[in-house]
Amino acid sequence: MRVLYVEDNPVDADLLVRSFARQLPDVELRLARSLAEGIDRLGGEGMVDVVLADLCLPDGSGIELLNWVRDRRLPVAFVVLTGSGDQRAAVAALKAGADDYLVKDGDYLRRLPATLNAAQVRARHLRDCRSRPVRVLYAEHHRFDADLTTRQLAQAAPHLRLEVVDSAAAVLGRLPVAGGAAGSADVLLLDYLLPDMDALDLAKILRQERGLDVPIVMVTGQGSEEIAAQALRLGVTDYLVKHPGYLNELPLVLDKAFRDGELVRERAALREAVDKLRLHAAVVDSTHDGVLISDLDGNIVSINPAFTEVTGYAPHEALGRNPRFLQSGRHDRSFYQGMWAALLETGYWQGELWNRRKNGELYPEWLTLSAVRNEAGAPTHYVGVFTDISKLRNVEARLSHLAHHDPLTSLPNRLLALSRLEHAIEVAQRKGQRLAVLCLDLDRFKTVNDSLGHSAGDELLCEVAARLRSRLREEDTLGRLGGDEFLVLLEDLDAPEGAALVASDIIGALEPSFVLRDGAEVFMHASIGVSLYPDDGDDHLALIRNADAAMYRAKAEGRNTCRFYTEDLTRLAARRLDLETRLRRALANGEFVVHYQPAFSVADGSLIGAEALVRWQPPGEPMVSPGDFIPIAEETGLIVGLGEWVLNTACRQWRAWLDEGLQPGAIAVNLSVEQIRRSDVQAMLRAALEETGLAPHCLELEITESSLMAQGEQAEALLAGLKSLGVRLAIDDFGTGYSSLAYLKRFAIDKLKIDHSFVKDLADDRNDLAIAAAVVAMAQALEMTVQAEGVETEGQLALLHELGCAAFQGYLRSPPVPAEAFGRRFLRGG
Ligand SMILES: Nc1nc2c(ncn2[C@@H]2O[C@H](COP(=O)(O)O[C@H]3[C@@H](O)[C@H](n4cnc5c(=O)[nH]c(N)nc54)O[C@@H]3COP(=O)(O)O)[C@@H](O)[C@H]2O)c(=O)[nH]1
Repeated sequence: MRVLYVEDNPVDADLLVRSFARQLPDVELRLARSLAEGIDRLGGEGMVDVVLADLCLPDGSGIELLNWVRDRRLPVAFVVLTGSGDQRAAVAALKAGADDYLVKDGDYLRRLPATLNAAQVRARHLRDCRSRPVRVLYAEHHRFDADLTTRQLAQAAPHLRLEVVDSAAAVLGRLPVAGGAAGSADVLLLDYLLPDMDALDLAKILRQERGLDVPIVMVTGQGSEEIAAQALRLGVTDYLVKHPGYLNELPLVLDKAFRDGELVRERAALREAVDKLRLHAAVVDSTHDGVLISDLDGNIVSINPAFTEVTGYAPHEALGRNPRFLQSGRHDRSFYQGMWAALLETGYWQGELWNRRKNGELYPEWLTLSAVRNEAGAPTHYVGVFTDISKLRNVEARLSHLAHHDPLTSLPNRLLALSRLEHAIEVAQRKGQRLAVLCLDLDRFKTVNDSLGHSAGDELLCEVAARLRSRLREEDTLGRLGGDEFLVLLEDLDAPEGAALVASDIIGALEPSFVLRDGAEVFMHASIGVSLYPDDGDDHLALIRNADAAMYRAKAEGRNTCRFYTEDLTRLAARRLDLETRLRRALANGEFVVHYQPAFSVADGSLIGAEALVRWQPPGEPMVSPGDFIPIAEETGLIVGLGEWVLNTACRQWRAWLDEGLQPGAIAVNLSVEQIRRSDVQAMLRAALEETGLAPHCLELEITESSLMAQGEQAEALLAGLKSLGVRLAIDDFGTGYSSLAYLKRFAIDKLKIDHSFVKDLADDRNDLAIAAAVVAMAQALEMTVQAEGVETEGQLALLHELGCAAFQGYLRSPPVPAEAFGRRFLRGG
């Protein structure tokens, strides 16, 4: 840019020259110290882009220089410098054609580059407008007048380009049918008397029907005031009477009409721009995003209400300050340097930033910084728009907590516990340390859930979690894997004994009873399995699997205890898995058979019935004992289908023998606790009896006492439901569980079966004999029949006889045998 600076004050001139050198090093600056020197330089040294002139010069004024420039139509922008408070002079300068002015106040030098740029843009725009030809659509019916006017204007005002038409219809045909400007014409020149319509009617159509705002100049031979008034009312821009010499005035009138039209359009555009600005301001004021605008030095010049809402700083506390007063101290210098580098280089930066509110609280925000540029593309301001994302971060943190923690106990869930274990293994591997994984399962937790309800179960789990946590170090991990299963992770373990100590401490912690909110007292113990890294596995899955296997052994070996993982547990687990797979297949392939063990009257040895006992005969392999597969069938739920099959098979067999006229007595079928829990036993029985046609009194159901207790409150309803079908009920394995006759007397039990472990030592163990005697006596008092299991010797039978036991089964008379053998030996006397 080339600038001529006309200034007589040497101090001002010096300051400005230095400022230019600093801010606009590429500008070519020429100096003049007076009006005459200014004129001289403009005339002699060639053109400049901008003249910057002080208003008060020793030999004249800046306005005179402006007039000199404008008279010569020099293509330069003109900016005047005024003293502060000299507003009038500034306005006069603008009226005289200055493109802008600058008041010499405190920081005018800083604003100077932007002002010069804007003035240059404005001057260029005005020049463009002035150099463009003005298109005049001229409607004149008289050929002579048309030719005369055309010739006159071509000479006096060649920039006015006339297109002549001879009718109103031709005018209408050339103009758009609706809206705004007239397209191909800048001004309309209409003769009043047109052959098809007078100019007033034509103006009415153009303004009112078509809504065109093109300037209209009307000429008429009749100088009537009434027509003139009407024309102006209809929106005609100017009105000229064809008096002698009017053609000399016409160019000025047309030019003025054109400029007025431009002015009207500019004003409309300005109004539109102001409306737009108002709208933008309203948007900025009402947005929930904080907005701050700073100048190029970074001083805040504007903020919106959301800024105050988020930061807590009112406008008077923020304006004029550098936004660094919001800094949180969380980011280092290089962070801010990177941000500014991007903003200066690309005019844009976006990212997450931590700031500090007025109340001292730190918060995260998502900030977008943009440079605002003027028409010449130079930055004038920076705008920062930010969203307070603290709520979002809180929600994210809550979601992450939910995803990684058990909602009931707030302990780490399986996902987090396993990921901590994985990490702990990495650390142990690096540091050559040992760690222990403890899998802990509550013993008979289901009983609490089933008998006291799920909310009591939940309360108990929370209490257990709290007790476990209280026994662990801060750095130990306690997680809930699901249900009543917990995991403890002990890192940096000196020796395996450390894990044993923690396990026994945990078992001790669970020793005292839990008293729940409703006053119920519950005893809850745990079985714990321990695996060690690196001894028992080197990845998290192996360690969990092995600790789990050890935990199952702890359960199998009496519960409320702890077991360490050993190699043979792996083999056991593999065998169980294999058995489970084969079991599923066996049921589908019909590899099961039912054997029947006969039961007899102690008094006379006669057959009173039999117990149905299932056998698994895999093809080509030895028979598998129910003791091996029934527990797995129960765990996997296969017992439901298997038990139903046994029941149907036995009922069908009994019905067949009865139909033959034989006397097989009652058939006893075992009912497992899992069958009761997982299926509708009553419906299953009803269906079996209906389908086979066996009379209900011929069917006896054997339920262990512990199965019954596991039903809790529902035991009574369950037994009443079964009894309502007409079947008989027997308590199996009596003596091995709670052996509570007081408990059993509430139910309509028909028979007690004394477990063979009591029968075995009847002859040698006085205690067993005393217990058996008491059981028989009490059962008789409760009107229950007593049947002894596992009778193997005549001595045992004699003692049972003495005690008054009514029935027995056992190898003394027969093991369980296939149906064919049973029929032959005990029914047909073969
Ligand atoms: N839910 C179901 N459980 C069943 C079913 N079939 C069997 N079982 C249960 O499996 C366990 C083992 O049964 P099993 O190997 O058949 O053992 C039974 C008898 O064979 C055995 N018995 C009988 N007489 C003697 C004897 O004189 N000495 C001796 N050492 N053992 C003997 O006792 C078992 C009888 O069991 P129970 O009367 O049920 O307690 C066992 O728990 C079965 O209940 C089935 O279809 N469903």
